[in-house]
Amino acid sequence: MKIINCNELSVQLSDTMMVTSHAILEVLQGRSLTCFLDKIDTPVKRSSVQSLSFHAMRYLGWASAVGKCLIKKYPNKLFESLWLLSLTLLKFSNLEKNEKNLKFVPIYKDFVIVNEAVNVTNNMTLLKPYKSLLNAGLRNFLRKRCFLENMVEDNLEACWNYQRWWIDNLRSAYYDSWEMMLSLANIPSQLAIRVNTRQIDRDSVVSIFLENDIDCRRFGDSGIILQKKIISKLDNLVGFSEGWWCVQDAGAQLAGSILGVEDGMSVLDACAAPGGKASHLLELANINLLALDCDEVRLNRMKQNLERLRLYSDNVKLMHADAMDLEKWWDGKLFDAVLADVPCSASGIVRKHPDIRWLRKESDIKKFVLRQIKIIDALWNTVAPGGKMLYVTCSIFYEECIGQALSFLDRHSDAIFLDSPAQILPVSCNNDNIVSHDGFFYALFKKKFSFN
Ligand SMILES: C[S@@+](CC[C@H](N)C(=O)[O-])C[C@H]1O[C@@H](n2cnc3c(N)ncnc32)[C@H](O)[C@@H]1O
Repeated sequence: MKIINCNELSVQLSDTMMVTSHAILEVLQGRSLTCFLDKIDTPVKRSSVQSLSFHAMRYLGWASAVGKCLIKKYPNKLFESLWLLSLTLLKFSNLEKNEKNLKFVPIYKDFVIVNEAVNVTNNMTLLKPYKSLLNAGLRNFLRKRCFLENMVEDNLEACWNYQRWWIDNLRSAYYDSWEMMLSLANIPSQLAIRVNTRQIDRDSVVSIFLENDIDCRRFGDSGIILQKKIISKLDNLVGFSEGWWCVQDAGAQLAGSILGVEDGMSVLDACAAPGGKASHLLELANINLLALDCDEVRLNRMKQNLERLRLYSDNVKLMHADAMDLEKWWDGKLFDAVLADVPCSASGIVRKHPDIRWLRKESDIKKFVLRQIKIIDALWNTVAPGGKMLYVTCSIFYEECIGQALSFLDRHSDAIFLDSPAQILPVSCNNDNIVSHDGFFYALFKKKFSFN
């Protein structure tokens, strides 16, 4: 069975399942799927593995629950990965792809999935001895499918495909919308880009895209949604190397206008890499920017991004530093505006990173909250009286968002909350007329003058 991609190249399903099993294995062992996918060298292969592995992540809770009913103990983790992948594919086998909600689901016939999964075991030493276990297990699933589906119906992890603590967290914070939030995260996101208006105006980019048969539409001040799934590497797309645009979620594109930078301001972006929001600030006004990040590799990527966008100049300084450690990096000059896009659970971006819901541990949230407190409390010292600090997360957990903003106001009597969106819940859609975006939190604080 071949997966046909729009650029006419094809990949054997069993090959894709083999690589995808390794991708799932990474997640089962607590490592990031994105890092694994980034190492796949051919775009077609990466795209096929991404499609199957994202699907597996979105139905992993269900597959784990059903899988355990059929095989009590897995011989090894790679077997478990292939087994879970096969079950997530069998969950939708034989359905009609043209059903609206199944637009993004990889659909194959039962016998194709079973044959191709068994083929994977032929070529792998760790799996070969367990070929008949896999074959019998999958056929057993097909015979008892209805019964098994009923059995896991009341299991919340199987039903929603998140860890139980994640479900409980959202259920307590969003009593009327938690179900919608959990299920919408399984609808893949649209691809949004932001036009670099220092280089080119948006209408020109739209015209060039349309001339190149790339369906697109405008949103916000400088955003474009690309309608068609683009399988080829994005950096081959027209205008990328010229720095006309960068990929940025529609929700992230709000940061620039909320912070409200103006010509001549001195601005600190304290958690800056890879520079999505910093580059937006540089497009919006002629500012003096200091950008910090504690991750040198990401900071180097930021430099490359700014260079590509033609935004790297004498007014921009990149520094490898820990934002909390003021003594090491701060010269005492106050900033007019500070962007604190802090490290967080990333619970607002699970559509694009569906592995996060399995990688995070409940105990991580407390650690993130404490780290966020240390970062923003340190940064507040660097804000000039009358200056602003924008606290941003890509989280939807109360503790990292509303709770964090409220406790900041409790700790800092010189902080005023300025009009800003606060919690932005993720929006997913099958509908081309709605702009989907990830979940973010934005709280803008102003520092009082001492005589206020
Ligand atoms: C949410 S990402 C920032 C995304 C970036 N603002 C953008 O728009 O592209 C958070 C960043 O904070 C960095 N970081 C985490 N802890 C930090 C610290 N204590 N000091 C400086 N940077 C930190 C991480 O390396 C990561 O690059």
